Amino acid sequence: MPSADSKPRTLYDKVFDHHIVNEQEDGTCLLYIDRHLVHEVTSPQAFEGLKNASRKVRRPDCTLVTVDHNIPTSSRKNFKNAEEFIKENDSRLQCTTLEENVKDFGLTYFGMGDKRQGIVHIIGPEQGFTLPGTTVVCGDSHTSTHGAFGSLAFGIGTSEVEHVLATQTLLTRRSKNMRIQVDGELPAGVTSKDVVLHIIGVIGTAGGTGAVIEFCGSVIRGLSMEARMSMCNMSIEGGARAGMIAPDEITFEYLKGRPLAPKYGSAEWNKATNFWSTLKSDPDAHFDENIFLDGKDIIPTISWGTSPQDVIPINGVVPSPDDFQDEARKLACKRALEYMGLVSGTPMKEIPVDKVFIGSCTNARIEDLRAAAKVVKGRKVADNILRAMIVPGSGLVKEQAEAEGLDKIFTDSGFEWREAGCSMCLGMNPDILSPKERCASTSNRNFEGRQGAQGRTHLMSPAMAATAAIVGKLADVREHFVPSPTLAKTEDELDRVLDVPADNEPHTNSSAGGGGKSTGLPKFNVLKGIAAPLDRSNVDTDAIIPKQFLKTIKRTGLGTAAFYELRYHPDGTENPDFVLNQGIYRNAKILVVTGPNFGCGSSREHAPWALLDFGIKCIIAPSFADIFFNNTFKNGMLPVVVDDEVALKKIADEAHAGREVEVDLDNQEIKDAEGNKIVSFNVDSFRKHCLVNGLDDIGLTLEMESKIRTFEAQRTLDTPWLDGSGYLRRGTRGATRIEAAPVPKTNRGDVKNEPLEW
Ligand SMILES: CC(C)[C@H](C(=O)O)[C@@H](O)C(=O)O
Ligand code: SF4
Repeated sequence: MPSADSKPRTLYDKVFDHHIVNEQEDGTCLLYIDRHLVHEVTSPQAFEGLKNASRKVRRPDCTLVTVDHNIPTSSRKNFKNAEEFIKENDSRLQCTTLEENVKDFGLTYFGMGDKRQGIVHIIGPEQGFTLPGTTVVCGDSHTSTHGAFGSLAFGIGTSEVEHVLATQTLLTRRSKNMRIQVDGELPAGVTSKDVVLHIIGVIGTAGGTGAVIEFCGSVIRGLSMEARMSMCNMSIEGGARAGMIAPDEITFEYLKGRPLAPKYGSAEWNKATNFWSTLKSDPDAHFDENIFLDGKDIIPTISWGTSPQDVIPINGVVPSPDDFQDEARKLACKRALEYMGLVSGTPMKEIPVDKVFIGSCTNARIEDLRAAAKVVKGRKVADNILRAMIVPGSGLVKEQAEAEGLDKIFTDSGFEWREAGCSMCLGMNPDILSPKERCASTSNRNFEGRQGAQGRTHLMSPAMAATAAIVGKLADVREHFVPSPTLAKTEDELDRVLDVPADNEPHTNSSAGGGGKSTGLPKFNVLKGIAAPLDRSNVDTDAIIPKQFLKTIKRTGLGTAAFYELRYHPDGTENPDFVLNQGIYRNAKILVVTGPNFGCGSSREHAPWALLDFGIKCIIAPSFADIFFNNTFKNGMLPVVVDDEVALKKIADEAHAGREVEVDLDNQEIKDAEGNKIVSFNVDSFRKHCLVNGLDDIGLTLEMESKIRTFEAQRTLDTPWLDGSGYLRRGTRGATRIEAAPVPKTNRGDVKNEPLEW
């Protein structure tokens, strides 16, 4: 829709503006959400909240549910139901709880017996559930993946999942616009994964904080949809709220024939593609930040350390702390080298690997598997490799790969061929690394303990991981299996190895019930107490609460697990060096973090829950990752940004000295124990209002019912293909038949009153 003043706008501005239900004076916007993906880990507490307040799911027709994180990836030949199949108690409970919720709320669910099941970020696009120009959310940070379609897609915490389920909207604020333009051409052997790893190396894991990145330039335009998804997927590792790519013919081509996309060739398809074609940044649109890169400067890139910004070209050597100017980075490098068991100066190509994992929402699509298969075909996994796994991103990817004979190529060369799921990307299921094992992985995070306690992860592209499996060491795909650029004869051949391009009545539950103001949260006015100092940068949510504690279906009881790997030795005894194990800090109410980007990584709301349960209600830091920052407010906690180095040092000094610190939200000041002001701080007025009055925002949003209804009526007129797509009741492979919500009318062609067969 054109803006009132027709000021040039970015792609992000356009999609954002198109979804505003209400805008407050302080910039807080109520945004309509078109697509909500749900998985087992971040939803149980949200459904519990709905039940407690007698609320319904407002738009079952815009909600799609699956299981992915916890499930085993072993053969499902004898699969009967999740109850019997999942052996681990907590994982089973989380999956069966989801199945109960799906039944209770009448949602569409792709369970383990359905070949459409897979990683949320793989199945959304695959089904055409993800469409250009939409807003897409999920209780999962890698929701950014869907931005490849020109949708505004971002991860949310569990409280926000509950908010979207109840209201189909989200309270949010505008982000900044950041443009990353990659021009020229990529050299042979370089894939979109290398491009995005390279970008994160350039901007850092906090580089995109507060911004939505638009990726553009000839290199991006030349990428396939799957390659674009790998890039947008990792925009979260660059700290951004979301990544976006303007839709084009490649996007439309991908969407043709997808079950939940408008029917190709229909009037609706034509209307949709006309609209989608308008989704691009205006020539003079303003970007707050611009990064320009040349494709020819990018070579196969891998990670060496414990942060996704710790990347290096494969022909480089392990860096040394002296390579960094900044003291915090020097320290982080030293610690990462110790953790990774690496010695500065060692050529990356001399580092032997123990395990290989080809999977995850970054790189488990059919093109990824084709690229890996091309490398391993006719070759054997090296003898030193203990385990090499291929985990397709969905049952449909698996089926397609099998139809192409890829499974056979992999198993012949010594790989395991698994069932779809998140698997060793985060190891919530049995697929984990043993301590000190080194893994060549196509996933997106290399945090400490990510793939298993003390496991060592190197991130890379599928072609590079496949090469590592064959060589037994980190290796350069170009030296082994791809003709060098000068010798390259057929572009086609390279393209195959690499991911180069090649009804008017929506089904709503608007009488959501249980409306009215909810005052469920304790009020936050003034907090005075011991502040624990934490001198670290880029503290990720995997460190605040490791994966094994995400299996709970409750919000409480996580205090003992906060900072688990840092607080306890492997034998379970306390680490006396960690601040929260020391004397008065055991009773800390405030955490003072001196390094930037606190709470980066995953969207797990378990991180603020764990801190709160420990007793910490306020975190002071120079900067925060966006999702963590939002999640704290939803729990009545206050994150305070203090980017003035002198003031932050003063607060940290008070903390180190064991003196109390006072956080006065009413006056927006931090004071010392005597009540002397150290510094003032900013906080959004709406958020402050909710904190000081103990308001939970679902109740507030439900008061906007008539605005939401008006928005929905207009959406039905403008973009009818977003209402009630044809979900069908069905189960395959003898699965428990979870009944999908019947949709009253389909929105495609002239088929009325019954869902399409798909
Ligand atoms: C479990 C979920 C909250 C988490 C995320 O948000 O990213 C997970 O997918 C991850 O990759 O760590
Ligand atoms: S990043 Fe890993 S754990 Fe998270 S959704 Fe993707 S595959 Fe699953």
